[in-house]
Amino acid sequence: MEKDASFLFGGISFNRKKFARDFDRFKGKNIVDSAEKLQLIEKEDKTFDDSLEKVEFVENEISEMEDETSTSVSKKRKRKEKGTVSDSVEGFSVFKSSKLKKEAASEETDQSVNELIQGKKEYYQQLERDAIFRKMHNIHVSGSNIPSPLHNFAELRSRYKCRSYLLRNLAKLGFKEPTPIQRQTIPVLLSGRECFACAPTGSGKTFAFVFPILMKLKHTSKDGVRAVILSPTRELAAQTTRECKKLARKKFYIRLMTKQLAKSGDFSKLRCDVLISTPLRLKFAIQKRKLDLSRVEFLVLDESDKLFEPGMLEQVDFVVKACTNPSILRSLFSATLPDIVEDRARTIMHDAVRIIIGRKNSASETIEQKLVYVGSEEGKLLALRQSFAESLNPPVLVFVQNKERAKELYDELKLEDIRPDVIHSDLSQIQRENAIDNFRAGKTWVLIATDVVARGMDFKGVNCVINYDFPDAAAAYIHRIGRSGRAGRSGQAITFYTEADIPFLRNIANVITSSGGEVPEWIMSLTKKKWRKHRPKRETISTQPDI
Ligand SMILES: Nc1ncnc2c1ncn2[C@@H]1O[C@H](COP(=O)(O)OP(=O)(O)OP(=O)(O)O)[C@@H](O)[C@H]1O
Repeated sequence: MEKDASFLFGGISFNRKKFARDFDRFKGKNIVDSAEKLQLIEKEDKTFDDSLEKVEFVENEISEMEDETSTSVSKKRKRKEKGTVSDSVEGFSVFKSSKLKKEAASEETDQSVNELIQGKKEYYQQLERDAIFRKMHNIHVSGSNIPSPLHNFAELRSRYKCRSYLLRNLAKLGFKEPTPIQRQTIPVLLSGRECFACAPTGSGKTFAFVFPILMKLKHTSKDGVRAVILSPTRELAAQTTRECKKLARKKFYIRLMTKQLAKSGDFSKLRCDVLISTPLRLKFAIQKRKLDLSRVEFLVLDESDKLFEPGMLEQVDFVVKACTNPSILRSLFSATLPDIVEDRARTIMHDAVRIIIGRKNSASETIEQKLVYVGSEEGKLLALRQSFAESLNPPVLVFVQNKERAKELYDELKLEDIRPDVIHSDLSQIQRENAIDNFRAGKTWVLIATDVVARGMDFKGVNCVINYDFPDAAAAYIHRIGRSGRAGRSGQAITFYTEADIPFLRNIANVITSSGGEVPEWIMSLTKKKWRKHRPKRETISTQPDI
């Protein structure tokens, strides 16, 4: 059936073809262009200098006002000494009292002017302190009246009266300091603002939205679902549910939207404070199980650029519309946040704060990134075996471009002494969960995967990510390699490329250089290619001769 030419998001209709073209153009857009980078740096430094300038200007203004006030006070004192002001001339009591009143009034005005000056002074000094602190932690913000960033977790109690059980659970997680994205996002969400947050992979975005939600919900309630977190994959939704429960520890009903629950859940009886789901399952539950989202106070779109991709966007739009609470707070999180997503999201958000950590859409700087030319497909298998023989440093994630190739590569490696496993969308839910659990537990050392686990999945201590097949877009590259080098740990990423991938090398090279990596000069001299989804037809992966 011919799809409609346009679709609605946030009540605004978008032309489907134009949206998909714009989206692809983003994928083709060099995530980071050196000239653009330079502009960005200049722009950011300028904003910072402007804000400092503004502070200095206002401080001068304040000191002028102080001078005027002190002069008028000293003049009055002199007049007083000469007895020409307050000592009354007999017989003019009516004037005297009015004069006294005037005196009292002007004393009061001086008092309130002083307080105003003092207040303004403190406000601008706080602005200056915040600007310096943000610069130190690479936090870039835009929007109005942005709350000060957290200096430490203790401020959760001193500034926001955080309940002790949450602080205890936080201590149990072993987090010593808030990460930059948490320092700024937590106060923004606690102050009732909507926000876009873009921070490198592995920088603690999950906690940045889970913690303030639990703080604001305060306690469990029979009022139905009050927070919804959307994830693009079931695996990520399951992982986020686990992270939520670690913090909430039985104080709230945290639910994962499983297939079973979506198909047969009776939500009128089910206690649920926080619901985590993929958009498809949630849309199904709303339509078929009459799930009521009218009391949702928080809607989080995690990996939001993925959720905004054509195909998933309509389901997200359906969920956004079902959350009818007028005071709902929506927030978007991702390591890659293209302008097109921000523009679309702004149509449904109000006065949102923009928080960027480091450079927008860049890879984590803790990952050592390498490009390896392998000539052809046979060369890839050789190179993979060679890198394992040289230094297999498990756990290792190996990404391929589709499930067929994942099965082929697994068949090639399953007899080798590297404890391989495979995960892709043809596996059952149980098989997928087992593959992830075994990898997390160290029972398997090499996990061959499609992009189903490229985003958000937090595998502790993945030392190395190998892009066996070249990623289909710069954003996919950033998210894939971001499975390593998490929470400040170092990681390694090796990307194989063949002749077919050379036209797309420059885009990846820009991401590598913008996160501090080195790339051979000849690659940097390549022309940048307008990037569509780069998934060339590749020969099968097999050492068996074609018969
Ligand atoms: N303040 C903190 N201190 C130390 N570790 C933290 C802190 N916050 C989160 N972490 C840990 O950092 C790791 C990465 O966190 P998380 O998965 O939220 O990253 P992310 O930014 O969402 O990554 P991605 O972009 O890949 O989704 C997790 O293991 C988490 O437990």
